[in-house]
Amino acid sequence: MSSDLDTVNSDFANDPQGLIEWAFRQGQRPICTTNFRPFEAVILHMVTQVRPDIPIVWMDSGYNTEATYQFADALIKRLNLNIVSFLPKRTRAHREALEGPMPGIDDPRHDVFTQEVKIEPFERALREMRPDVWFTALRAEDTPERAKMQPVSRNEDGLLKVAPLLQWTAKDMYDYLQAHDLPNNFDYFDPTKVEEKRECGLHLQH
Ligand SMILES: Nc1ncnc2c1ncn2[C@@H]1O[C@H](COP(=O)(O)OS(=O)(=O)O)[C@@H](OP(=O)(O)O)[C@H]1O
Repeated sequence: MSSDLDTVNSDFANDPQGLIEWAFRQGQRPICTTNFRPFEAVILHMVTQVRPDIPIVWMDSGYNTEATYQFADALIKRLNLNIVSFLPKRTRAHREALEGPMPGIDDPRHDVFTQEVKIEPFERALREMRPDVWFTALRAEDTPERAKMQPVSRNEDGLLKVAPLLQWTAKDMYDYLQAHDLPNNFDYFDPTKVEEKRECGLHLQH
């Protein structure tokens, strides 16, 4: 990592809002991705406070819980999100009619499933939107891999990846939601991960 980013990472280690403002100045086509998992209202509120019309990219796999769809709908309205959805090329009904219910993580077909419902839509989003700054709500607490990350990094394509909440705990997130009267969603299920601490490759590959 360049020494410039090292400086940014140390300057903004505990200043998510400052980091967000800095990151917006680094590009012309920022995006924020969300899957509407628990605590996502925090990053969505923070980035839209600075840039209300930032595109919010959602790969809707078709396999979200009812509660997640309701939470997404409520948050999109509440924050007036500029949501840009990317759907798999086949509907869930089409896929299941031919191949049955989603494969479990030990099933050899699971990788193909993940590619179809999450990775391909994300790669399409990258091609169509050509972002130069990418905000996520990744946190060090999520997985051992994330515990080793820095808040800002640049991938090999030059995309600036920004995780302003990397050092925040669940309590920090909860307190922010309370302070801003924002909703939360714990009835969340990611069919490509199933297990909470699993990485399915989206952010590691990009
Ligand atoms: N379905 C969908 N739609 C839009 N954006 C999504 C989606 N899945 C993942 N993401 C974004 O990628 C970040 C990492 O997600 P995951 O932990 O699910 O994936 S992975 O393990 O890295 O593959 C994830 O980070 P968070 O913002 O912390 O949730 C999102 O920003």
